Formats: sequence, C-alpha cells, structure tokens
Amino acid sequence: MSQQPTISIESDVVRIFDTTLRDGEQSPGATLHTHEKIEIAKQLARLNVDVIEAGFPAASPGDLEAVAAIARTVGTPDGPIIAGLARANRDDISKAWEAVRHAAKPRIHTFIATSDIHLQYKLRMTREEVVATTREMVAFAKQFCDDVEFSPEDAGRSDPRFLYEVLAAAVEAGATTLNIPDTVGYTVPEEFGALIAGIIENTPGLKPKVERGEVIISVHTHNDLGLAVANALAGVKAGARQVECTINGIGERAGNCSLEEVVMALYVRRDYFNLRTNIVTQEIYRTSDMVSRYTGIVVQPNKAIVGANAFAHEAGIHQDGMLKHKRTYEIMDAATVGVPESRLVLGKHSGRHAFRVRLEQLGFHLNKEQLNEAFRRFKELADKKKYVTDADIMALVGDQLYQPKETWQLVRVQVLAGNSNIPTATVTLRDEEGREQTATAIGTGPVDACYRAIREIVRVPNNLLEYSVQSVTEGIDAVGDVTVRIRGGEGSERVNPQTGSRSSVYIGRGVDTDIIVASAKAYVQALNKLLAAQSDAQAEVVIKAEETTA
Ligand SMILES: CC(=O)SCCNC(=O)CCNC(=O)[C@H](O)C(C)(C)COP(=O)(O)OP(=O)(O)OC[C@H]1O[C@@H](n2cnc3c(N)ncnc32)[C@H](O)[C@@H]1OP(=O)(O)O
Ligand SMILES: CC(C)C(=O)C(=O)O
Ligand SMILES: [Mg+2]
Repeated sequence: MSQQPTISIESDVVRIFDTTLRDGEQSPGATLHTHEKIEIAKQLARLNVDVIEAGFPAASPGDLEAVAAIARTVGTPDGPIIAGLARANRDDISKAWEAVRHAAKPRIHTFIATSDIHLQYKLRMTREEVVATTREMVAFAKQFCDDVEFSPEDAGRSDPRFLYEVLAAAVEAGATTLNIPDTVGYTVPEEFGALIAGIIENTPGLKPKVERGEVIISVHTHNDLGLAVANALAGVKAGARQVECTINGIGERAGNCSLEEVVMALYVRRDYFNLRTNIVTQEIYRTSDMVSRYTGIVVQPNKAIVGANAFAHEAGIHQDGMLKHKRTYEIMDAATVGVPESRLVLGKHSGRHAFRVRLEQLGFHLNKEQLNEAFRRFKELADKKKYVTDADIMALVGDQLYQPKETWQLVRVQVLAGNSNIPTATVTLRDEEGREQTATAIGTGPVDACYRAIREIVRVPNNLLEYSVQSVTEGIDAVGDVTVRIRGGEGSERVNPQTGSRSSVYIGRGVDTDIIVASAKAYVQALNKLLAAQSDAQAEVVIKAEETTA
C-alpha cells in the first residue's frame, strides 16, 4: 500500500507548530508556571517556530492568563502565530479568543473526535451530530478570528470516509488549517502517509486549496509505538505542510513528535524531501535544555539530536574514523543544533588514535614506547572505571613519566579489627637512611586506622581524594589492587615536564593479597611522590634565590 503524492504544492516550507506549552505540558508532572511558559515561548520565538500553541485557555483561569501573557509578549507582528486550543463548544472557543486576541497573529484551534470509539463512549454523539458541531463551531470561531485550525481527534483510528465529510464541513465553515492527529499513536508510517494522501485526494474541494496553500494540511502524531516522527515525516511526504511537535518530544503518555528530530530529518535529508523549515537550528539545543530544566523531564542520553551522547563517540574504530573524517560517523555537525562540538569519550572501547589525540590536547607528546605503556595503563583503568576523565589521564600519564625516589618504605603493618574491637593499626616505615619509625592509631575501620598511623609518621598535609580497591584475581585468595589519589597542600605542585601544567594530585598503587597491606603500600607510594615534588620545588626556590644573589 505505498502512497506517492499526486499533488504539487506551491510552498516548499513545512511550518513548525510547537505545542510544548499545551500538549507537552500534558506530560504527567510537567506543569509550568506562567513565568516559565513566557520564557519558553520567548525561546521558541528565537528558534523561529511558525506557531506556538500556548495552552488550553478553558482549562483554568491561570491557563487563560498564561496564554494571554504569551500573546502579549511574544505574539508580536514579526513573531510567531499564537494559538489557543478549544473543544468544539462556544465557551471554550470564546475563552481561547479572549486569550489569543492579544497576539498580532492569533489562531483558534478547535477539535472534536471522529473515531467511532470516541463518538460512542466519550462524546456520546452520532456522526451527523459531529459533522454539524464541526460546521457550527468552526464558523463560530471564524467570527472572531480569520486563522482557524480544526482537528478531528483520533483521526488515526477514524473511518477515512467519515473524516472526508467532517473535514469538508470544517473547510466550508472557514478552517484554514486541517490538522490530522494520530491521537493515540496507533498508525504506522505507510498507513498514516496514505491517510493524508487520501484526505487531500478525497475531501470534496480540498485538493486545489491545498495546492495553492489556501488550506494547510497539518500532522499531529503521538509516540505510543515510537513512530511519531516517522509518521509525521510520512505525512509531510504525502503533502502535509505543518508539523505539530514538542521540544524533546514531551507530551501526553509516550509523548509527541519531537521538534528537533523532525526538523533535523528535514534538514539533513533535504535531498530526499526537497523541503525546508524556518527553524534556526542553532537554537535547538538551548531550547531543549531550557524545557528540560523547567519541566524537570530529563532528556535520555541516547535521545537523537539533543541527548548527551548524540554527538559522543566511544568506540575506537568510530573515534579513529571521526579523527580522519567527521562524516564517517556523523551525519550533521554538532554546531548546527547548537551543541558546541562532538566529543570523543575515552572508555574501555577506545583505541590508541583517540587516546593519543586526547593526550596531545592535554599537552602530552609521548614517544611510541611511552604511548604504548600509557595506553596499557589507560585500558586497565577503563576496565575499572565507567568514565575515564581528563584528570585521570593526566594523573595516569604524569605518574608514568614521573618516577620519584622512595622517601619512605613500608616495613610492617598490623591491624586489629572485627565487630568487637576498635579498629587499630600499627605501622612501621623506614626512611632513606634506614631508620625505622612506628606509630599506632585507631580509626573508623582498619584502612582508616592504618592511614592515620602512616600520617603520624609522614607528617605532610594531604587530602585523600579517592580510594578504590579491585580484586585482580578470583577466589578468596584474590590479589587486591588498591589505588589512591591524594592532593597535597601548598608547595606540592608538580610541573608536568611535557605540558608545563601544574597539579598537586598524586596517585599511589599497591598490590597485595592482603588488602590492608595493599592499601598501606598505595598510600605510602602517593606520599613519596608528593614529598619528592615538594623537595624539587624547594630546590627550585633555592636555585632561583642563588641566581638572584649572584
Ligand atoms: C487529545 C488531547 O490532547 S485533547 C486536550 C486534552 N487536554 C485537556 O483535557 C487539558 C485541559 N482540560 C481540562 O482542564 C478539563 O478537562 C476541562 C476544563 C477542559 C473540562 O473539564 P470538565 O468540564 O470537568 O469535563 P471533563 O474533562 O471531566 O470531561 C470532558 C467533557 O468534554 C467533552 N468533550 C471532550 N472533547 C470534546 C470536544 N472536542 N468538543 C466538545 N466536547 C468535548 C466530553 O465528552 C466531556 O463531556 P461531558 O461532561 O458531557 O461528558
Ligand atoms: C487536540 C489534538 C490536536 C491532540 O492533541 C491530539 O489529538 O493528540
Ligand atoms: Mg496530542
């Protein structure tokens, strides 16, 4: 049942009708305050949407006032059309007009259901009554406003022949936009496209009006089967020239057609659709972020166009491709939708190419051997951590390039722990001259007690930033691998010989079958690095002082 458009419509512009503030606000929990709605409406105007459906004025006095406020502030002569939704009754339509009349370009959008199930159980009306109400209420709206949109609710499940009849009545009464909703997200693209084509072809008197642009066919799709965008695009292909959509696809139940997705599909696939929108695509990401913050509805990371991962690449083969030519793995530039740039995320799937590039961005220029060693350590870390941050990489490579002398060596560690003892540790360390020092401390647990005892001996200010333990082998005799990160106090910054950048963070690592011993080794190693950096810094000061005196 493939449908091909048999009409030729003069305009190649697909109007974008944003209903974030009406259908989007129908998302459970998404209620917005008036000032938030106004801010969003202003941003939608910057995005250059053609129509803002600002609310449902009959819903409450607050909604009426919010729509009126948007009409006043955003509905300027150069701004978008401001629409208000109304059931097909006089009271709702009057309230909608009361609110939108403040806009330079107002629109009344009225609707009534056309599916048998809605007629029988919800409206309790006959088909004849629905046709008569449509005719009467569109005409009533037309008395106030030239721009009247009519929607046969649940069109996706309506008998097409009845739809032709209702839509013909709406046009005869003065509707200038016929919006076809797949209210419950029931249709599939081919079917929905055919429905639109059928409406244009079979609604008496409609086709020439659509071709000349006197009546615009609009599509309003829901995402219950995840097909909202696909259905909207099928509608456009069949002759629709308005798409109703919401930012981030929010809306009743599974949401509406997502504005950013449908707009970018038309943009990226101009070769296929030969159509355009008026959207300033660079404002898309900002708008998405604002709507997410105001509604509290978080955008899923893998969401097309605006998700955190939409322009992020982790796999080594993809990263390599991206570095060689962006188009290998990106069909649009991040900047086109207002995302600053695409990201290569370093993780366990990354390869050497991306790792080297990130190192270079961080100022490290390693030779082949150094790179191989750093990459090996990076993969080890990536196996343990979900995300490897720039700070991790700097510490990891700095650690590799910078091997300090051992000021202190661990000689002995003994702990008393258990559920009926106060955790107590006794630690013995040996200094460079072979002298041993022993300290005992209590703590909240054996590792804490051990670290306190070490601090008693190595008296150097530091903060423990991270302590992580990993078992390297399996079973109860597993080897424990402990990594600690500490930050030294003033005067403990190390200058990275490669980059010239400064950092006072040091990593220590200890491996032992006894987790407490591994912990002590890791901490002592990190402290040795910190002490070495401090003595280097002091030496630098002395040299500088001597140079000045000389
Ligand atoms: C598919 C959509 O998104 S449609 C828009 C949905 N949005 C909303 O409903 C949000 C705003 N709604 C509201 O605040 C309230 O529902 C109100 C103020 C509009 C109406 O509230 P109430 O008067 O208490 O009616 P309630 O919502 O319980 O029931 C809806 C009534 O409208 C009737 N109705 C539903 N759609 C239409 C329509 N398009 N045209 C005329 N009447 C309609 C129903 O048959 C029902 O009538 P009944 O009371 O005679 O049985
Ligand atoms: C009011 C109409 C257009 C609607 O939101 C729907 O049918 O989904
Ligand atoms: Mg809807």
